[in-house]
Amino acid sequence: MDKSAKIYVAGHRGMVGSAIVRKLEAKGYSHIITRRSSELDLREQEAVRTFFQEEQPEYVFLAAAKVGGIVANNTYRAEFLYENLMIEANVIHSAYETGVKKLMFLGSSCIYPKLAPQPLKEEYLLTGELEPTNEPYAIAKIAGIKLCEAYRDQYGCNFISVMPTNLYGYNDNYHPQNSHVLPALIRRFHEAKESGTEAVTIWGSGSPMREFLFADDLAEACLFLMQRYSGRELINIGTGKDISIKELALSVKEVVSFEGKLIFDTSKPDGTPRKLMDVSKLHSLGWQHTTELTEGIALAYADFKAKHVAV
Ligand SMILES: NC(=O)C1=CN([C@@H]2O[C@H](COP(=O)(O)OP(=O)(O)OC[C@H]3O[C@@H](n4cnc5c(N)ncnc54)[C@H](OP(=O)(O)O)[C@@H]3O)[C@@H](O)[C@H]2O)C=CC1
Ligand SMILES: C[C@H]1O[C@H](OP(=O)(O)OP(=O)(O)OC[C@H]2O[C@@H](n3cnc4c(=O)[nH]c(N)nc43)[C@H](O)[C@@H]2O)[C@@H](O)[C@@H](O)C1=O
Repeated sequence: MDKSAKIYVAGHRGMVGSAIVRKLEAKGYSHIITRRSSELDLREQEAVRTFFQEEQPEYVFLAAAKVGGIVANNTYRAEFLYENLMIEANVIHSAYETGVKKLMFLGSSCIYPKLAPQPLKEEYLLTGELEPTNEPYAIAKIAGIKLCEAYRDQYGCNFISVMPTNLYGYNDNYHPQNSHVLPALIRRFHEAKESGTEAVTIWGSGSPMREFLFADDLAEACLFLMQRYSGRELINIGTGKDISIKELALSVKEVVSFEGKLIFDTSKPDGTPRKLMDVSKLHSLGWQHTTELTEGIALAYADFKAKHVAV
């Protein structure tokens, strides 16, 4: 990928897409093309085909998707399946038709079986039943992996798949119900501190284990792999370290300086008990994360305050 290559970042206004654009710009890539969903709805086959034929991108980062936390995944099950299948099928097929040199598809750690051995190795894909709360999303993401493999096998396309662990960072979604746990807790602890509320509610038992990667680190890994990896097999992207949701809540509480108590609402789902990525493949290629969790939470909280808190 040379510095003047034409690179399409799908989903450039999202947390991950915006981090990829920042990283590309910082490294001197000068020909990045983007479209908002209001300009190009990736669910629309003809619109996607026309866009690829007119623009002829050479490289594609596919970071556009219907995304959300455990409750959003479990509530909007049809949308998570339908929209993600349409986006992936349209973009990957058009990339094939227009001869894109290389495409990176972003999946998720939820593609692995709910009770797979830990840490999750890439070869555990399709070896057991999925976590029910996000099965539709996971099935769509597995279809994306299989599209990349199939277009590679049949047509020789250089389409690669990466599986990020749970992410957080700048431009995250802070919706009270639909977001992921880390932004949800930043917002809830902040609002409780501001309003003088005595306790903050954490969904579930607090015992599930999760791994968290700062989105700017993920973006760096994506560029690294785009430049150096062209294999058929998927690659996990994570830190290789996890913590319980209770421990995460205590870390967010400390960063936000909330003094009150925690309450666990066990009527809310826990989801998968643990999903720690095996990152040995990524490490052996020469990439490791740099932002540790406490530092990353502080950066995300500063971004949240700058963008979401009324002035
Ligand atoms: N967040 C996380 O914890 C994780 C995310 N991932 C993956 O990373 C990728 C990016 O996620 P993230 O940045 O968090 O998500 P965001 O919700 O922040 O961003 C998603 C982007 O997708 C775009 N998009 C959604 N639907 C359409 C559509 N129909 N047409 C065109 N664009 C569309 C949106 O564009 P617009 O703003 O213009 O509407 C939005 O900017 C996804 O593939 C996700 O599955 C993987 C693991 C964990
Ligand atoms: C990235 C990943 O994201 C989703 O899976 P998940 O890992 O379960 O993600 P989550 O961040 O929503 O929850 C993590 C844990 O945290 C607990 N939890 C506590 N309190 C809040 C809370 O306030 N909000 C949320 N969302 N969770 C909370 C929650 O009960 C759960 O035990 C997938 O659907 C799928 O889309 C996917 O790939």
